[in-house]
Amino acid sequence: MEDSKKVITASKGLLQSEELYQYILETSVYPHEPEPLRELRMLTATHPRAMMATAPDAGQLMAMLLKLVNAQKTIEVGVFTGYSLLLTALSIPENGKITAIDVNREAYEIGLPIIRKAGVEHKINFIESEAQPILDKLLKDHGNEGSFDFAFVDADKVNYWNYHEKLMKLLKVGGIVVYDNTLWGGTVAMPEESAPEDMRANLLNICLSPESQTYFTRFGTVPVQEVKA
Ligand SMILES: C[S@@+](CC[C@H](N)C(=O)[O-])C[C@H]1O[C@@H](n2cnc3c(N)ncnc32)[C@H](O)[C@@H]1O
Repeated sequence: MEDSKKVITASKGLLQSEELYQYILETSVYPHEPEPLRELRMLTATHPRAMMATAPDAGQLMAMLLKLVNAQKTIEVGVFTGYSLLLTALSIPENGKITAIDVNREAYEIGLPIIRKAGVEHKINFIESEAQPILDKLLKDHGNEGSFDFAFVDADKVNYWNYHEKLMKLLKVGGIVVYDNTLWGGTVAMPEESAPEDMRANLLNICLSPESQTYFTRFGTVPVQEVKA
């Protein structure tokens, strides 16, 4: 359809109200949330930075993607108390492995007892560090190139492009990388001057590049498509 003939149907778009979001959580998301994740969500709710945790609806979509690509070897950048990490650990098989990187181990330790109780700690290699040197280290081992099935990036937005370049080498063809916050609280569609300075779209250039093909309400996925020689 020509652009001029496209009709903007806002009512078909993203969720229109808090009430509707709540309705979806209560009728569809919470009833399917595994008990350990519910426990971790409740525990995290008391943390002063609780809003950083992955939303349970986004989490369920991520769990579906992990299962769709039958992910076994994954990377997570940005762990916090571990909601997305635990859901990844619960979604991958018994012999699956997650390289989980965060500059702050303290928050991870809040969720660790629940991860242990869920019996999935053995799948997790938590590394307390800035993410970039760890991704570089992984790339130095050529065996890691093209070997990861899935990556989830939920950390410092200014580095998303740097992470993307490295992850494209680490992920296998057909793998998926998921970036959280690609719609940046809706500011990506605001005139630049109306968005708060630290939330301007140029911080999220990766999300606006032609390489990002699919967008969801809170995160975007980039299917890995390059055919490697
Ligand atoms: C939004 S939170 C992650 C939320 C997490 N995915 C969850 O489900 O609860 C962002 C995390 O990224 C971490 N972080 C920020 N900058 C980082 C960096 N350069 N390298 C590694 N981790 C970083 C922060 O310490 C914080 O825990």
